[in-house]
Amino acid sequence: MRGVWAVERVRDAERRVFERTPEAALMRRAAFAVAVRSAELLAEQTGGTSGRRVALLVGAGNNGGDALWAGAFLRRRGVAVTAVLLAPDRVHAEGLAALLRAGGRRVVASGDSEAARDAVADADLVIDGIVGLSGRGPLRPDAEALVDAVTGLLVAVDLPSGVDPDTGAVAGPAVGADVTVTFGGRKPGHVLAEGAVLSGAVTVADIGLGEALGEPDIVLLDPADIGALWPVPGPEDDKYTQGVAGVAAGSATYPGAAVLAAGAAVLATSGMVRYAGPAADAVRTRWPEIVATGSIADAGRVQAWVVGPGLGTGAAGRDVLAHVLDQGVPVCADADAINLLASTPELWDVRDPETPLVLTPHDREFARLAGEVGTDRVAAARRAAERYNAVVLLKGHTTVVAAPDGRVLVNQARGAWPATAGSGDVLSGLIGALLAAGMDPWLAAGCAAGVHELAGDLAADGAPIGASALLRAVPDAVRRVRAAAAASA
Ligand SMILES: NC(=O)C1=CN([C@@H]2O[C@H](COP(=O)(O)OP(=O)(O)OC[C@H]3O[C@@H](n4cnc5c(N)ncnc54)[C@H](O)[C@@H]3O)[C@@H](O)[C@H]2O)[C@@H](O)CC1
Ligand SMILES: [K+]
Repeated sequence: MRGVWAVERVRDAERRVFERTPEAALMRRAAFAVAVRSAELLAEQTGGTSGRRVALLVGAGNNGGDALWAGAFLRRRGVAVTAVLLAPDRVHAEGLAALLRAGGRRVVASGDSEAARDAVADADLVIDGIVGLSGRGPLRPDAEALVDAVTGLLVAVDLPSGVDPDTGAVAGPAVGADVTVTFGGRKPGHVLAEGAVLSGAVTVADIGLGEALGEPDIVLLDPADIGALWPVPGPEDDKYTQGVAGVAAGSATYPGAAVLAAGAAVLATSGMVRYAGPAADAVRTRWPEIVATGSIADAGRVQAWVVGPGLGTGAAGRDVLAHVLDQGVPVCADADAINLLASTPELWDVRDPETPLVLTPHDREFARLAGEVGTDRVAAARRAAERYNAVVLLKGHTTVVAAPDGRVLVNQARGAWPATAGSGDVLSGLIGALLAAGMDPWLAAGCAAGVHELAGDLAADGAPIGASALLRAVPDAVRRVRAAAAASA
């Protein structure tokens, strides 16, 4: 698991480290890491470093200071370095002096805009030191014009400028980096919203913040983590001991949601799946291994329920949801189950609040249930998780999973192919199967999100797919995460 630390936590850690390490030493470590990564990229992409051109976009603070020191280090490798100063009055003086001592050049963006533009446009690699952790709002117009002129590689210092450090949101022009070199640990801006894409490949440099950082605020589940957690039957297991998942979804008119959710439960684990609802014939035809019945009352015993996809929001759907919530087993409530919980608050009274519940809203469902998501998706999910004493999986390019005790994990998407009709039905089926296997509901939601996203990516392989193709790729995705776990064991 990789950690992500809120900006304020990083600042606290820095303050503690400053008590024994001078700020300038920390900055040089940070800048050295930027220089090393930039030199690597230059060597990879242009075949060397000597004689290559690097431009530094230098803002008003320490982020610009990092860029200037990185430029000074790159000079030692024979790189021609030009600093473009966006705020010459507030430039980091020691950093600039170091660069000039090392033989770097400087231009003032507002003073000689043509030379500034040329330096950026001609550079093999541009280092973005416009703003870092103190950045607020989008790029200013002068910075935007220079960023637009970049033709070479772009390395962001700490965070792409224009990305909100705490939420990853952008409110206008922002840097899109090939690589971001950050310090101590990832920040939310690297993994959330647009920031996850604009950061490019993130390198975390150790500058000695180490233990001062403490426990992360957010974790990222890697394929190896998911593979290690995925339920695997042992020699003593039979179909019941691995957990029976129940699926209450679909309707006679819309059987597809039921077929997809129930199919995902079949492929996720090797236990047993029961289905109850009006799509029993369609489910049985597609998945003969499922024990399907028309009525929820006849469903039989299960260890977890998936309820909601294609359920409808009428009286019949409400009765099914009430029945499921009353069973005292973990529930994954998706789609219409969420809409029903939003429109009929009495349904909450049926639920034993100690029984695990996973809610899987997209933004519109979330808004119905708990108000607008807003720009801080982690805060929104955390709030809803606490309010409903439920795990809340907020869907998006980056999926956020919050537990009622405040734990948050995010799953980063490789691409957007899984955003297709029926995809959510598959996700809820995966979660239900993992809940039935007895997994911690927060991890169940996170692992399911990871495998779901990987299955979408594998199935798509560069072309659009439907949810059925995503579903068919689930076994391959499970194989891959298990192989990753075996490789890292
Ligand atoms: N404090 C530390 O210990 C270390 C800090 N480091 C660097 O220092 C950075 C933080 O530096 P600072 O706190 O000085 O601040 P920044 O360099 O992030 O920002 C500087 C100033 O830019 C202005 N600004 C804010 N938003 C802007 C926008 N959209 N466009 C233009 N200007 C804007 C603000 O006046 C802000 O104070 C980190 O991101 C990291 O790069 C590293 O050197 C490692 C050590
Ligand atoms: K930056």
